[in-house]
Amino acid sequence: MKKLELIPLSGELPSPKGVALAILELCRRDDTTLAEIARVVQTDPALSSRLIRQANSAAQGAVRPIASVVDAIGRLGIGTVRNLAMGFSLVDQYQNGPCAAFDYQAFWSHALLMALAAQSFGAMTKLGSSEELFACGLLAQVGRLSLATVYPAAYSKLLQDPDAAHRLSALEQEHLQTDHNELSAALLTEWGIPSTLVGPIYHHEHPEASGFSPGSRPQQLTQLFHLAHRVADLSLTTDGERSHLISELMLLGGKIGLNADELGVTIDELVRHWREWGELLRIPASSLPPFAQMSSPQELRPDERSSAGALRILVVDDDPITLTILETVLRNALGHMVFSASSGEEALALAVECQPQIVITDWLMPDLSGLELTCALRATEWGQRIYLIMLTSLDTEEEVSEAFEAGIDDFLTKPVNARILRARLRAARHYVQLLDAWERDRAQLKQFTAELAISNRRLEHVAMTDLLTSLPNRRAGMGALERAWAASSRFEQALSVLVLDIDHFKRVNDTYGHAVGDKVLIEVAQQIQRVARKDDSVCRLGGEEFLMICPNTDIKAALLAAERLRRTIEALQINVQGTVIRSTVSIGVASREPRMTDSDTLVNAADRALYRAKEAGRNRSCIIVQGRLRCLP
Ligand SMILES: Nc1nc2c(ncn2[C@@H]2O[C@H](COP(=O)(O)OP(=O)(O)OP(=O)(O)O)[C@@H](O)[C@H]2O)c(=O)[nH]1
Repeated sequence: MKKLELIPLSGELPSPKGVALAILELCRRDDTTLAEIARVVQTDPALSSRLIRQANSAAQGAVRPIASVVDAIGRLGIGTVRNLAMGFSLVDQYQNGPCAAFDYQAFWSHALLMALAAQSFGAMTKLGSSEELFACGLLAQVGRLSLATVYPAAYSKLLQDPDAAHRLSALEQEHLQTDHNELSAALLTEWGIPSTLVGPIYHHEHPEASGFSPGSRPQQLTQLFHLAHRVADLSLTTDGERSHLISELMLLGGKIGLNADELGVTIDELVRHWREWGELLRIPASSLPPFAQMSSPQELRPDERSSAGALRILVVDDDPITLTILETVLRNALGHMVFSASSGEEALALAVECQPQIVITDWLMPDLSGLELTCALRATEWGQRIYLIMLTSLDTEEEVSEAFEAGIDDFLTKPVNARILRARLRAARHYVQLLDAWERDRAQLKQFTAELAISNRRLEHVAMTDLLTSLPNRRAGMGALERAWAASSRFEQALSVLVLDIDHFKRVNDTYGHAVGDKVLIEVAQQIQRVARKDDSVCRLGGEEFLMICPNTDIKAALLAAERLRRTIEALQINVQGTVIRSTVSIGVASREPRMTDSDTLVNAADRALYRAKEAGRNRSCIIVQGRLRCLP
């Protein structure tokens, strides 16, 4: 890593301004106090609120939320406040710029997601202070912004080179005599970030070339930044490009001890925080689909689906000869659809795409071994359905049992014997067929259950509904009355019922015909429904008779309700083909009394009152209380 003064640069580098610069200067002094820093921070409300937010997210689970700048600085520490202030200052200043091919917004969007990922992985692995890792993640690629600032035209041209995506650092060195990682590291050092973090940041794009000893803290931090960077790359990918990256993330996650499920939960949460922070910093944060969706295998096109009888088999071996033998036997001799991969990593990416039913994998391979591939596949829901055969020259009892424990279904010793391979495939085919049949049955059963539930609901509705008026029928009404009776007993509340009967309805039928009679019934039913309160239940008892159940209603209120109802029906004008028909109703009202034994006695009392209302001349509401008749009007 070079020092900044040794890097040849012909323009001005990005640098923090205003309050951030003042904080940087203050931090260079040994005697700076927290109170002094707080005073400077408080002059910038946006920075204050961002630091408070960051302190609160760092203090997750703490009893008391942090609300003041002083507390936030106390929680974060002066060094982290300085780094965050610098990061936020750069974000605000460099939202756009003169380098045409450099997408400033996408750059910050990526940096923000990387910052959040580094923070979150830091908290999980305890490899460093998560807030410090946030700031480092935000600035890890600041060298790229620097090159876009110092050499806008040349860098723009360089970014358009077709090779830029694969060998950006090399191109930068060729044309600009430095590269973005070198510049990032030099700037971060200049800004006071400790070398224990700068080293891993410098190497994070190519952790394998870091030279850090395996398992050491710098090496683990390099892996952490690498994973955070690749997670942030999700922000740059399109739907179609994601499957490779997702499988790579599953592998990288495994290296810091995260299985696929934990990684998924973490990434979903990161994306949520990313959007929230994006709003705060005015940085675009696209909406990525949930991890479960990104990691599930894509639908195969019809031409990719296996023809009848043929199986989709993925073969994995770093030895090209074994790979060719397997391909030849499986594809040419047995007619299967074969996908091949020469490494475990490639296999994992291919498996996401091609959904193999069977995977035949070598055990010993560089990078990702057959065992690791097995574990990675078994960690996913779809990978659990794959029939896995391990190819191995290791066949001691111990090794074989280790492989079975990792999740293989069968193993084959190398060199592969074509006859044995065929025999083993018969067992695999049997398993795949059983699984297919089981999945088909399960899908059918699911559909059948859903259809049954729908038709049951429909039947229930039909059985409980009066087809003419769409009101609940007598059966449903009696059920509702039972429930209302039980509730009134339980809560010792009043309960009243109204039995309504259309007056001289026979005449309507006789005069205008049955169809018109039906129309009158429908309109009267709708009117009753409209007048009823929310808690009342209305049903058609049959013919031209209706029941209204009024919970928590005493006799006085019930009689008033009956009168209101009677009057609105009296005023109702039913228009049938130009003729206006008017109807009236007689209503019998009864309320629950202590001597009543059940809901039938209540309805019978209302029936008797109705009979008396008819007798008394119709179009009126009557009650019988303690043997005495009272009618309105
Ligand atoms: N249109 C039609 N008429 C029905 C329906 N259900 C019952 N009815 C008729 O309703 C009439 C009821 O007549 P009655 O029981 O004599 O009573 P009313 O004419 O209303 O006389 P009061 O009740 O004494 O005022 C009968 O003619 C039944 O045929 C139906 O669904 N549609």
